[in-house]
Amino acid sequence: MKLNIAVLPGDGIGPEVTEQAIKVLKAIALEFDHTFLFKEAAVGAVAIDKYNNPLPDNTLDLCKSSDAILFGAIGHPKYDNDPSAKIRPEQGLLKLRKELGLFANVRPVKAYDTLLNKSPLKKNIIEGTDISIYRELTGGIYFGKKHLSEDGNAASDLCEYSREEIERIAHLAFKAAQDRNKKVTLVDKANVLETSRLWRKVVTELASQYPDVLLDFLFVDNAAMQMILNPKQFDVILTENLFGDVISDEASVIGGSIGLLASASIGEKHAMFEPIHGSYPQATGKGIANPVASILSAAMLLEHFHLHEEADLVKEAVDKSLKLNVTTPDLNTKYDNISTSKVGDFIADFISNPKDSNLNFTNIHLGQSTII
Ligand SMILES: NC(=O)C1=CN([C@@H]2O[C@H](COP(=O)(O)OP(=O)(O)OC[C@H]3O[C@@H](n4cnc5c(N)ncnc54)[C@H](O)[C@@H]3O)[C@@H](O)[C@H]2O)C=CC1
Ligand SMILES: CC(C)CC(=O)C(=O)O
Ligand SMILES: [Mg+2]
Repeated sequence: MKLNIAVLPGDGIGPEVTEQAIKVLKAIALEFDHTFLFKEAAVGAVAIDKYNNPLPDNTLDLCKSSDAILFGAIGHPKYDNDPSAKIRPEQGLLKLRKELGLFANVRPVKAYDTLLNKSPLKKNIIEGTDISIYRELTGGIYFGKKHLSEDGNAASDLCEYSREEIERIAHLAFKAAQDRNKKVTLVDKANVLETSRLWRKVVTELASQYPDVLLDFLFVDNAAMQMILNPKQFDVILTENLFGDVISDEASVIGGSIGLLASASIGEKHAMFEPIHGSYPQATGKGIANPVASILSAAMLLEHFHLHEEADLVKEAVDKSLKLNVTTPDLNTKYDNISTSKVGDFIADFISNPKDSNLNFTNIHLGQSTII
């Protein structure tokens, strides 16, 4: 298969982790005889520095003309610490999602058997957790009208949703549940918010088209608690933009690190693949950022194009790396010298030589006689 992939590394650790995902996709292309062509463009703070625009036209054009987009992360402390900045890196990402119509953000969350002791949560609580979060991505409070009073002492953000915006992602969530454990939990705040009451009404109506799927409801405050108390109760979580953003970072604690959580942002015409984490500025250039979220986002890209064998091999390589402790410091209490790029090398090499012994990989890439 031939794929044109737009690469938007962005800020902070974005370029480091995206480099590893590309390494892995190149290994897949070689192994399975695909042609993946990568073209890079600026987004976020680096694009503001260069073009005074967090999403320059040439970046948007490249994304529109590509088959898929691999996105790193955006964000820089100089904007985080300056509430008065009018041009901000995050505007680049939000505009990209809106312009490309990427209305569904799918965020898988699972507890890896080999990492059960890395989570601060108890093993018996998280073991077997397998959740798919369907977060609405182009509506809600992130996109509503914003207002700051002239004296700067009052502000508002409008939260709006239409039936159509709710229906299109709800269909995807129900269909996903049909292929999984047949349960959708709608997370909202319908006891307070009019938009949430619309979500409940529309999703309840739609549920009759999916009689094999159980529809459940949780208020978001309770859902945040349930995520920690009993995450195994969840199968597919369907929710609006803001709640999905918050609850998925919380859910990353189950896996042991947010550096593991991948996502696919899907629209009618376009698809973008992005880790759920941000630009983690404190880690920039240190080689400590976990690249697995980016690598698993690349696996979701492969799945999007029905390259399931290829995606499974990436996931197998990731599992192997976690099992052998070939991980960055966020998950590694055993070895302190395993960098972002060493993890990428290991996973790419596993893809090229899946039958080689573990020892060979570790010898080559960790420079140690044995780590097993
Ligand atoms: N999709 C995006 O591009 C996102 C961008 N942001 C932006 O990123 C900047 C930093 O935001 P934060 O709230 O600090 O969120 P963040 O996700 O960048 O980092 C939060 C914490 O998560 C951990 N972490 C994140 N990525 C990791 C990785 N790959 N490996 C290991 N640990 C990792 C670190 O402990 C870090 O302190 C801000 O400018 C924010 O606006 C935040 C979230 C998403
Ligand atoms: C700019 C933010 C909306 C990014 C974010 O936190 C996310 O998409 O998870
Ligand atoms: Mg977020």
